[in-house]
Amino acid sequence: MIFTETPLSGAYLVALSPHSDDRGWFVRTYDKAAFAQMGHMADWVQMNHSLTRQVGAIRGMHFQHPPHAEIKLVRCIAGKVFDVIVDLRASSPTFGQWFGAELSATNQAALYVPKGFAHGFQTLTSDCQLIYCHSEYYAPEHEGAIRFNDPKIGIDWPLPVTDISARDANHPLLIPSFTGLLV
Ligand SMILES: Cc1cn([C@H]2C[C@H](O)[C@@H](COP(=O)(O)OP(=O)(O)O[C@H]3O[C@@H](C)C(=O)[C@@H](O)[C@H]3O)O2)c(=O)[nH]c1=O
Repeated sequence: MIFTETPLSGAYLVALSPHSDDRGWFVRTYDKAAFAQMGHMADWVQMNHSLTRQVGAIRGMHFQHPPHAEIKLVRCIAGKVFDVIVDLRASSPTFGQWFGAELSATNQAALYVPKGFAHGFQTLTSDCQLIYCHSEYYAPEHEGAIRFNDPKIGIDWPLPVTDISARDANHPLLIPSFTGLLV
């Protein structure tokens, strides 16, 4: 398990180390001790799994407000996605910046998303499945989101958008009075 910090501090790409043999492979996807060395102490309290059918579909950019701000560990187990995070931490020198990486069933990479980040993705193949570990329970009354195409953030999505929920298409743009999440 190799942790590579992204340009947004505290967010890591996690490379796994599969053991391959004639039958296929075996891979450890979570290791409490290894994650603790990277600084992760929380427990995962919820796991979610999604399927997105169309190439070019976008889900995001989602987060939970404090006191339900959450850490996520995201992995793609079918297909390939461009996974994106946006730093919304009030005290962060990279507030408002985004980072994206390909996660796929083939590269087996995971993205560790700290509290205070919005998260979303675009499918690069059909029938993408993502698995999430969450450090907080789903708290719909604390759901927050920002618009995937907010010009202030300027995420460079690789494909034209082919599918998006009405809710995700209409999330608010960042307004000047929003100075970030206190996480
Ligand atoms: C996120 C979530 C949704 N739901 C419900 C609400 C709704 O009826 C249905 C679908 O929800 P959504 O449209 O929000 O699903 P989706 O757009 O896939 O939401 C996910 O998007 C990605 C980008 C993330 O980062 C995830 O944490 C999560 O927010 O599932 C739960 O019951 N529990 C949950 O934890």
